[in-house]
Amino acid sequence: MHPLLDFIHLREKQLSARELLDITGKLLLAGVPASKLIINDRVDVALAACAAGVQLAWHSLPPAAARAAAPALRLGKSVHSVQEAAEAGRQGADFCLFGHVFPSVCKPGQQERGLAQLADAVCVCDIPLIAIGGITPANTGLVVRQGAAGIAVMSGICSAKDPLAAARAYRTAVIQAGYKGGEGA
Ligand SMILES: Cc1nc(C(=O)O)sc1CCOP(=O)(O)O
Repeated sequence: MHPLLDFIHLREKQLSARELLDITGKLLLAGVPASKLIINDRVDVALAACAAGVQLAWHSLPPAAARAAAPALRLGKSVHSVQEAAEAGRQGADFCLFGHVFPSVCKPGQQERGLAQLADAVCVCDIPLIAIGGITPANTGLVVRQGAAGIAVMSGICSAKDPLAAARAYRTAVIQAGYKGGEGA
């Protein structure tokens, strides 16, 4: 039996460390396992919350510095080009998020990378590459078939009338595309 979600990313850029820690506490109390929690940007909060990992942006600690500070955390790197995808593993990341693949309401006015760049990024990336940006249940199969190790979704689940049903629809699409489980979704 597949779990519905492999990881939950907490991404609230405007909040303080203390506010983020309060939210992680609520998530843990609500039954989210710490082993599924990835904190955006903040190595300190990830450590304090005993989260599984941290998602590093261009402005975050570089992966090597994050690794030195927190050897046990899983390190995700956000990448936006084929070259960055090639470098993420060498920099010490455990996985990367590549995007945005399709036009995304969360990235208004920015040019999407598209499926061809996603495929190229997968080819040069030596760590699992998770696709993000504009992913819907309908286009999930296209993404997985380019070799992405998983998908990451914001509005398709968080803005859905029924987020649980939406997450199920994504999981079904991922499995139907032949994904065997493990890294993403
Ligand atoms: C948070 C984020 N990062 C991206 C990147 O390209 O790095 S795209 C993105 C937004 C994803 O939202 P949605 O699933 O609603 O398109």
